Amino acid sequence: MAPAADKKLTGLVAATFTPITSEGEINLSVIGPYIDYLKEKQGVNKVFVNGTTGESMSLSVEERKLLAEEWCRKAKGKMDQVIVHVGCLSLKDTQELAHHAAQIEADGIAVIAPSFFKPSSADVLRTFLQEVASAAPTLPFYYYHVPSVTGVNVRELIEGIEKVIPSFRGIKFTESDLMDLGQCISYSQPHWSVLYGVDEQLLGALAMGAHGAVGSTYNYVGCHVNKLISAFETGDLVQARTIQVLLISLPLLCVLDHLYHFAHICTSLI
Ligand SMILES: CC(=O)N[C@@H]([C@@H](O)[C@H](O)[C@H](O)CO)[C@@H](O)CC(=O)C(=O)O
Repeated sequence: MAPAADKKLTGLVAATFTPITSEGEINLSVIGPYIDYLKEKQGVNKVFVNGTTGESMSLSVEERKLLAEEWCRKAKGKMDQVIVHVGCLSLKDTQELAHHAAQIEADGIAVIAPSFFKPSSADVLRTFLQEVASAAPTLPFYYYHVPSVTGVNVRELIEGIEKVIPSFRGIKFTESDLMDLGQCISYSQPHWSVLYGVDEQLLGALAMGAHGAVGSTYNYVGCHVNKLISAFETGDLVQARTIQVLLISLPLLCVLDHLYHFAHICTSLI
């Protein structure tokens, strides 16, 4: 069965943080204002929920469901796409989250490879991903490639992958090897998206043909990175490079400024 909501994923996607109260509980009340902030202040209208930035591996399945539900509910009519990362160490938990993402009408799911007992080969990983995708066959499926943690060759993995995962729609590529990225892009099909995940080298990835980017910094410097992308698209490489270099050298300042902003939203809502 082909994915129902088949809209190519491009541009900037913010990998969202998970708001937590001082008591250690997830703070769902912040998500509505968080969405408004991303849209209005950062010009970002796509999110990647429960990923690395969202510290999903440290959350329970129930907490992840509640977060995904709230993001999907509050994003309706405001965000273009909500992608829910469902990867866990357990296949059954991953399938449960994938099925849940379909029930709450997420726009897609992403799955990282298990990282403690790592898959021994691309074939083993492909089978794992296939079993996850079969729990949500109508949702666009993205493989979350982070080889430093999971250790599988992505080029080998995606060879013929649509034969076993018809809903396969691309890769979130978190790795600084631009040669590997270029090979994935040149193999990728026109309806796939290859989204880059090392924010500090986005310009290099765009030059290699990346269709967009998923990252933590787009929560607080998305407006600047949108300018970088526009400059790249209009061929103004000097401007694109200036912004990229600035973003590499100034992250701490931005983080501090915006953490203050998030803290302010959180405290005003508790
Ligand atoms: C390892 C890691 O967390 N990488 C980030 C980057 O956005 C990263 O925070 C950024 O490049 C700053 O170093 C993203 O690729 C992760 C991500 O998109 C996610 O939260 O799933």
